[in-house]
Amino acid sequence: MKLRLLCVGKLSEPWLKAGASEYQERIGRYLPLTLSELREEKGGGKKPDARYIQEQEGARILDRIPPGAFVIVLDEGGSPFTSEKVAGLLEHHMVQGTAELVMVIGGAYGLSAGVKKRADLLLSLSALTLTHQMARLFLLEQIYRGFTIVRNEPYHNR
Ligand SMILES: C[S@@+](CC[C@H](N)C(=O)[O-])C[C@H]1O[C@@H](n2cnc3c(N)ncnc32)[C@H](O)[C@@H]1O
Repeated sequence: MKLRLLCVGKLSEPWLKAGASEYQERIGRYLPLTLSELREEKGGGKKPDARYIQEQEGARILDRIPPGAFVIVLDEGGSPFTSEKVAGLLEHHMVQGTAELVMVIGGAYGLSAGVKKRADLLLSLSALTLTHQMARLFLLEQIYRGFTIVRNEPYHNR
């Protein structure tokens, strides 16, 4: 199985870049991971048109989803997950032979209705709203944690 992360926007802070690249490297020990940063739509003006921004970014996201992929869209209003449930999800798709698992993180204005509609699963990391940059780091850590749970390796400590 291949894992592909589609993230709107870049990481601006060095500490976020360091954390994300650490967990990307760790996840890469379990399966091939690619992470694509998609261009953020410029808000412009004093009152950005959130809907327009979501639609523009949404088109870029949908364009990058390969046909047949299982798509998990990260959304605070999605289904609440525990780390064990993330592990179960990863294991399920590896055992089922899913060719490509795609995970999507939206930009500062969130995701279009079209992207949410394409989701096979809407996943919430927490009921709190995270910045898209923080959501990326949290997601990467939870994916890594999930693999250590699947493999029964020391990290989760439960
Ligand atoms: C700043 S948030 C967007 C907030 C926007 N107001 C909305 O309604 O979605 C940017 C992105 O980070 C991800 N995100 C933020 N908090 C999250 C959470 N608690 N669970 C899952 N994803 C989250 C989502 O992909 C979201 O589109």
